Amino acid sequence: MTPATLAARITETACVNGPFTLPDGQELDSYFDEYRLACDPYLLRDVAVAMAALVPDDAEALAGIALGGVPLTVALSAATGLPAVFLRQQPKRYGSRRQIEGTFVPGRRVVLVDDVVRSGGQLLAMTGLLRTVGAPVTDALCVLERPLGGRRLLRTHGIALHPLLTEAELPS
Ligand SMILES: O=P(O)(O)OC[C@H]1O[C@H](OP(=O)(O)OP(=O)(O)O)[C@H](O)[C@@H]1O
Ligand SMILES: O=C(O)c1cc(=O)[nH]c(=O)[nH]1
Repeated sequence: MTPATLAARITETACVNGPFTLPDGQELDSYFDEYRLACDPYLLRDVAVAMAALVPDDAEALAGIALGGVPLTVALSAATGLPAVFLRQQPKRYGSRRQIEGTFVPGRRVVLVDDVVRSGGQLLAMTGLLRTVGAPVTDALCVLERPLGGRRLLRTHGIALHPLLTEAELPS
């Protein structure tokens, strides 16, 4: 499948009309809904296969950011054979009490995975979490990059962003 065909399928399935209110109160008229992508098994598989080509050769694990990054990471783990971890926004308040669930990551080169990047704040926060436990993080993957400064912010913290698509590549 060509990149343009995949972009068209993603747009048709997962780019929907809002309103969608962001945490800062900003309202979007249309937005990328990762869950519409993730609940289509064929599209999720094809996206994961395309994203597998973006994973650096030296990656040792994938880290999906809850919630949108989790189904993507499961699919990408299956496509690459790399083990996965799942990053909660907050540590679980009972049971494991963990914020990082899944494979053991200290000392392993972990690649972050999320659905959409806007400011880069979410990826940066989760980079901090992984680095705190001794996992080197230098790369992050996403399905869609919005041109809102995330790439620049991440670069200043030593993280290269690898999007499957940029906003400009979405068919209108
Ligand atoms: O680059 P940023 O400005 O940080 O924005 C991107 C973040 O926002 C979205 O998460 P959302 O809050 O919608 O959570 P969800 O994954 O639980 O749906 C998205 O999944 C990213 O994690
Ligand atoms: O920019 C988007 O499309 C977008 C932002 C966000 O925070 N969540 C989402 O699902 N889409």
